[in-house]
Amino acid sequence: MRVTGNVHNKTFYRLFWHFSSYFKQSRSHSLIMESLNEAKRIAARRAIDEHVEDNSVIGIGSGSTIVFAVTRLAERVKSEKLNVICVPTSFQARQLIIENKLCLGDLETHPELDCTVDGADEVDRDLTLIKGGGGCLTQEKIVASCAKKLVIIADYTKKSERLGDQYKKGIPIEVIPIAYVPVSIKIREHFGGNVTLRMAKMKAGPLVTDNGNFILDWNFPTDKNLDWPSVNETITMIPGVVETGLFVGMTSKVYFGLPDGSVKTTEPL
Ligand SMILES: O=C[C@H](O)[C@H](O)[C@H](O)COP(=O)(O)O
Repeated sequence: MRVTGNVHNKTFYRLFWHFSSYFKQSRSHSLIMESLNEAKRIAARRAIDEHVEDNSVIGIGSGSTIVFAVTRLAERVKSEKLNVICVPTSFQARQLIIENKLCLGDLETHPELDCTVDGADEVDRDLTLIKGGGGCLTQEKIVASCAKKLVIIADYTKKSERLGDQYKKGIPIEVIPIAYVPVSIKIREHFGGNVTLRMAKMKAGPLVTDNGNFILDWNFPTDKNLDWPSVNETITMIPGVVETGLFVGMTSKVYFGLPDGSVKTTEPL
């Protein structure tokens, strides 16, 4: 009887320890998520308040941070009765614009935009960006290239000195499906590092972009001092490459939401 009691006690304490450490971990995970979401929200809000005015055409980026920007934009359009046309950079952005009852435009009717607001996976000291972590980069780059300003909104984890310091998943490159192997080989031979085909989640096989293409993630060598403008140009010239997630010399201003509730802005030198 005694032995059985001890066994039960031990099992009980083991289970108790297991569940309490699980709850502690999930509690700290949700605190981090809350802090990141709050940082995204305040950055998005400031950017929308400072860059959107009546009668403007705004490019709407993709990702999780842009959701906060669209929410704020919808609030302002409603309360201030603004006339704003929104040009999406992805299927997700299009849905956000429609769900928030904003006015949907496109590049055929509005080939010149006042501003594009978008997120980023990493922003280095020169305001060179890595984008495409969520599979959207080509339409983002096209829309940004048509805008007078590209305004980036991000939480504090996206800020880095050099690309690759924070974002470890590599540089996304959108490719025509039949070309993914030769493009991977050429990038590896030219620059080194590792290139992987991005696989879909909840679907067998590769991820397919909004444009019907594949994404390669290039984990570039971090021990070399890569010159991003020339890297971008070289990769873009490889037949089969549609676009890279490297945004060089395009950023007008970055809004970083910080953990203390403030927003730090950075502009090109
Ligand atoms: O493919 C996704 C886009 O480039 C996003 O703008 C980028 O990944 C940042 O997304 P998030 O705001 O979710 O960090």
